Amino acid sequence: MQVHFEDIAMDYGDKEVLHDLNFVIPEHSLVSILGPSGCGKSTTLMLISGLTFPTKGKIFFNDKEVTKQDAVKRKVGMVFQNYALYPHLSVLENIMFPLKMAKMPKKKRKERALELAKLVQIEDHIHKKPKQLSGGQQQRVAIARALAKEPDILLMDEPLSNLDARLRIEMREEIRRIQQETNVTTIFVTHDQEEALSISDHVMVLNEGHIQQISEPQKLYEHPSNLFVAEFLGNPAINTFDVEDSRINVSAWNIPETLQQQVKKIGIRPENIEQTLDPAKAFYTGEITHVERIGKDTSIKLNQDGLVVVTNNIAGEFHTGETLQLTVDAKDILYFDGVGQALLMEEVAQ
Ligand SMILES: Nc1ncnc2c1ncn2[C@@H]1O[C@H](COP(=O)(O)OP(=O)(O)OP(=O)(O)O)[C@@H](O)[C@H]1O
Repeated sequence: MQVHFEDIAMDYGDKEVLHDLNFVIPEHSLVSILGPSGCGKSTTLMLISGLTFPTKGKIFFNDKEVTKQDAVKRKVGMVFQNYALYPHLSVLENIMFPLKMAKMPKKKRKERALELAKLVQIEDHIHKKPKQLSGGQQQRVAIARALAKEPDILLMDEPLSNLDARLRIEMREEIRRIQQETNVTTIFVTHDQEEALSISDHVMVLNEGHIQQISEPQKLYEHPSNLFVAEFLGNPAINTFDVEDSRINVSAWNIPETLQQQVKKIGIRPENIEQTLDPAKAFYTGEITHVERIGKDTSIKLNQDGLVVVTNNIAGEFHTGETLQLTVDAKDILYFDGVGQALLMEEVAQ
């Protein structure tokens, strides 16, 4: 089922928290809504579910307007961070519960629940109670229950937040697998960029109730449409520079002539910054203040009169106090105007 928002706004009291949202989530896709705390992710999901209604605008499922339609009529399944399983029911009974409410005959609902238990790989635990399961297993049950009534849309609100780091990775791969096997249109809310980038067909970045960008994960990372997206994605964070900063050798950047008037800020990801021995090629010279080694990755932080740069693309033994000259390939530079909008991404990308 395709989901389409047309000029949606949402107020809580006299505060507008979503502003003019326009987007289309294609049928059968997995789309993440990503953004910092309070940006409006859960509210967007609630509007899709029909548990709340917008102040303005229209919502369509395929061509059908559902703006005012009640949640129970929408054929939407939901999975939350806290699993929300019934503690006194077994795994199988939890999965069967929505089918019981829908008055499906007992034999049929058991068959369907067993099928789902298999899909989410919980079939060895169907007689256990939720508290006898790990967090990841409980979330599998919650997903199976949400899928029981064959929803047109599956909504997931931070479903992995309560799991430890390793289990989060395992479960996000599972969510992707289950989504691909069922083909159900899935909308996944997270504030974790790695999670969003790793499992989604498309990512929608929200900030303060405004859509910043909707695109494929790699495009979002490589061609952010503005400084917010550039800075929100990436770890370590992107380095940003003011083109008028006197601590920078701007001539080393070779800013294309067509952009020179408009460019106010430059963004360079840490992995694109290398060492150079040629002063003409160096846009920055700084003293190493910090060398961090995590497994195979080395991240180096430098400082020049308060201008800090981070790079993780320099091989060799380095120590604090040493001076390095840094360079970047022109193709890896991101250009932004005075209000932080990306400039001529397509041309620059070539
Ligand atoms: N029921 C409510 N009444 C009043 N304000 C609300 C209500 N629910 C959310 N808000 C406000 O609306 C804004 C968006 O909230 P929302 O929960 O959608 O954000 P979020 O991106 O999901 O945040 P988080 O990641 O912290 O869950 C926030 O400023 C929040 O304080």
